[in-house]
Amino acid sequence: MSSIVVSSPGKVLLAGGYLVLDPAYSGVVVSTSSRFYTVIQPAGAAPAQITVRSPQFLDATWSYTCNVDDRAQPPTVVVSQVESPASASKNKFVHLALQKTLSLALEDKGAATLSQSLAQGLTITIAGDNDFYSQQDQLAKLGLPSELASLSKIPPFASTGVHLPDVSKTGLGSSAALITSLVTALLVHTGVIAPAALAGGEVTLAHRFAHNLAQFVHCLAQGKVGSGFDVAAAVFGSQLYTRFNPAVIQHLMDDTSGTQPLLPTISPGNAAWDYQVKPFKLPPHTRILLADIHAGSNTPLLVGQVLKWRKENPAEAHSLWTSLDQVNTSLGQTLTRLSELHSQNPDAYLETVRYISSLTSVQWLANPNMQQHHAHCLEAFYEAHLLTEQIRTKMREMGGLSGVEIEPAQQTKLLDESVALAGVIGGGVPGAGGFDAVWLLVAEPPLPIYGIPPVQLIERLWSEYKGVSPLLSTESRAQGVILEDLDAIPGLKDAVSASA
Ligand SMILES: Nc1ncnc2c1ncn2[C@@H]1O[C@H](COP(=O)(O)OP(=O)(O)OP(=O)(O)O)[C@@H](O)[C@H]1O
Ligand SMILES: C[C@@](O)(CCOP(=O)(O)O)CC(=O)O
Repeated sequence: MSSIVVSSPGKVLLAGGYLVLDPAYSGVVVSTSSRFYTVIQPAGAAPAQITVRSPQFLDATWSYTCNVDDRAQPPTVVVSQVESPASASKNKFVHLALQKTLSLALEDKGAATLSQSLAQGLTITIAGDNDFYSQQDQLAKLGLPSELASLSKIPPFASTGVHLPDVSKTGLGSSAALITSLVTALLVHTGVIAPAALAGGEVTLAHRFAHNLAQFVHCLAQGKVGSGFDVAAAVFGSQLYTRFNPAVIQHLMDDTSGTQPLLPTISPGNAAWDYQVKPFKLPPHTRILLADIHAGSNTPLLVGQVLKWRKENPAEAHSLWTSLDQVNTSLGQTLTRLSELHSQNPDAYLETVRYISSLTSVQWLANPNMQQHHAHCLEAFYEAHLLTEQIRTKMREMGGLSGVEIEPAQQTKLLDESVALAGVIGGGVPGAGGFDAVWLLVAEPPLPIYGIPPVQLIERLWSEYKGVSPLLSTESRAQGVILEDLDAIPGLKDAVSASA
């Protein structure tokens, strides 16, 4: 049997941080070209033995046995870690993904089919694109400047040289992308979902199945039910996301013995999953550019403080949440309108992107001789700029009121200077904000353009900041979770054999 390879993208929450925790509000979510890959191969070893390896980390091999008991009523499967060596590290996220996915497969397919799919044992390799982890130490060691070209010189799936808990993450949602690719690959391997359902580029029931399971496993591993936008991005790609009601999985979260059936809850036919995923993508000839700040924030701490303030100041919070939601929603609409303007008149749209790429946003509307079809595009780009600035102002207000550094002063300076460069449409702090990252939306027309490409201007500016480095990620073209071909992903085969 050949390998099963499934990948899932990371995420950036452009707008909707904190609000998206409440089903009354939605978030603008971009999925990234940086992905997590899960490769499942028959181990040719003892039945029901599963070895999971994460070759980018030290001591990151976890061995499990799966005990399928078909005489129990109902039949059960118990995944236990093999404690050898005694010092073996644990990985709660991986262990729960195996346990819950195999339990679901048992309910759906029966004990005989599950045992058959585990008959040769499995070797599972997990690999994340380099962007998920800060590469700044690696660049320093190689004596390379913090630029996109330098990052391209680091081999794919580079070793981090550290243990998993010690890695410096970039906030792209490693655990959500990992869980989504792992549970989906296992659902394919056990026959719960058909591989073809993930290969056609269309959203299918299989996606909803994978989403519901990944969402539940991720919540269980994190010990809490967040908004779930990260898992939704990993499954469906870029979107306007409205959260699900946590009540749908509460009984499973409370089931410490793990005896409750999963299928009735996880099934894609369960209407209690009320999340909404509306189509969204960034406008053509623009790109997202992310900065790794190499410091990091404790998101649960920030969330706890903001929600505490909201609870204690309901009237003030309601008015801030309402006005912030208006600008967040407008940003999603304006970016969507730009894509529509491109469809209506691709030439005029492209000329406009070329034009704005050489000017700063304050200059965009200064030309009195602008033709009308250009003016429509220009106004929409300028509106996107204004909206991102309004969102920043309101997020700083939220931070000031709740005593949380949502857009810390350092990021304000960095963003103000970045947004003032030619060709930069807007920017902000993604998600919960803090010291994780910043994002920019940048004009990126095909060459030739007048002047220096905006991305290069930004790289020059960022190189003056210590600890600030661009990430390679752009928006994922392939949307969400997909079936891959092992040979088509540069470096993945080597990562798999390096771990064998
Ligand atoms: N490459 C990997 N291999 C195996 N497990 C991983 C890997 N990357 C992450 N994990 C799992 O995910 C956990 C980290 O989850 P956590 O929720 O802290 O990160 P996160 O919030 O998703 O990070 P970020 O958004 O910054 O990428 C790790 O403890 C580990 O269990
Ligand atoms: C604050 C919050 O709304 C967003 C957190 O986003 P991020 O992990 O900082 O990208 C929390 C959540 O949605 O679960």
